[in-house]
Order: sequence, then structure tokens, then C-alpha cells
Amino acid sequence: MKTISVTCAIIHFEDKILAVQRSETMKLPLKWEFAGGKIELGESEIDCIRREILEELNILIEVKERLTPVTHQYSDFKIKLIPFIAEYLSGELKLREHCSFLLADKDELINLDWAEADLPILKEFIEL
Ligand SMILES: Nc1nc2c([nH]c(=O)n2[C@@H]2O[C@H](COP(=O)(O)OP(=O)(O)OP(=O)(O)O)[C@@H](O)[C@H]2O)c(=O)[nH]1
Repeated sequence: MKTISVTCAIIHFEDKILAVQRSETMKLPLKWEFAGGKIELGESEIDCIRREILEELNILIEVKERLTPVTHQYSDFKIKLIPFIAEYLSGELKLREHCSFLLADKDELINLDWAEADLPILKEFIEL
């Protein structure tokens, strides 16, 4: 099965972290994730995450650090999820695809119903 490469961003808004909830019509409905999306042909990981965040959330971010990518097999597809830590720079946050968002303390994140591929990323981030 083909592996899709997806970037995602753990975005700091001062001392809070942004999590977003997938809408009912998306794959993995109502799961929580870090915003991001598929890498396009010829696109760098960093360009991808900046583009996806602008498209999905209408904001600009500064990418700070790359965490460890996770490969995960869902029942019908396989992904390589590449996480970045980032900081909010500018723009008014608007949800263009997701149904809700949360600005949470780092230690509250674990209580959400995450997309499975995000769990090792969350663990690495919480232990930083
Ligand atoms: N953006 C993002 N996608 C994630 C995360 N974790 C995770 O399993 N994914 C999966 O990665 C896939 C690609 O992300 P996407 O946001 O571009 O996907 P999409 O809904 O547009 O996919 P589709 O157009 O095929 O329905 C999705 O199926 C999504 O479920 C995450 O933290 N962030």
C-alpha cells in the first residue's frame, strides 16, 4: 500500500498549544490532530507545513523544530506523519476545514481523542 507523507504543526500561541478537530465529513471524523496536510509533488516539508497552515487556518507560523516522523498503518491507508513545532506569527485564526479548535495547556492535550498516528508525536512533545 502506498504511504502518504503528511506534515503537521504543533503551534504555540504564547503558552497554549493549538489542536484542531476533524469534521464529520473528513477521513477520521471528529478525531483531534495537529493541523497540516499532504506534501505535494516537489514540495519541501517546510513549504508544505507553511502552506497547509495558511490554507486551513489563515495564519502564518514560524517553524522552530522538526520532531520524529511517525509511520502509521490505518485500516485503509498508511501515512508518514512529519511533525514540526511552530509559533504563531500573524493572521486571524479561521477554521476552513476543521469543525473546532482548542488552545490547550500542554498537559491537557492527552485528554483529547487523537488520530492514532499522532499519539507517539504527542508523547515525544510532552516529554520535551
Ligand atoms: N493534517 C493532519 N493529518 C493527519 C494527522 N494525523 C493523521 O492521522 N492524519 C491523516 O493524514 C491524512 C492527510 O491529511 P489531509 O488533512 O491532507 O487529508 P484530507 O482530509 O484532505 O484527506 P482526503 O482529501 O484524502 O480526505 C488524513 O487522512 C488524516 O486523517 C495530523 O495530525 N494532521
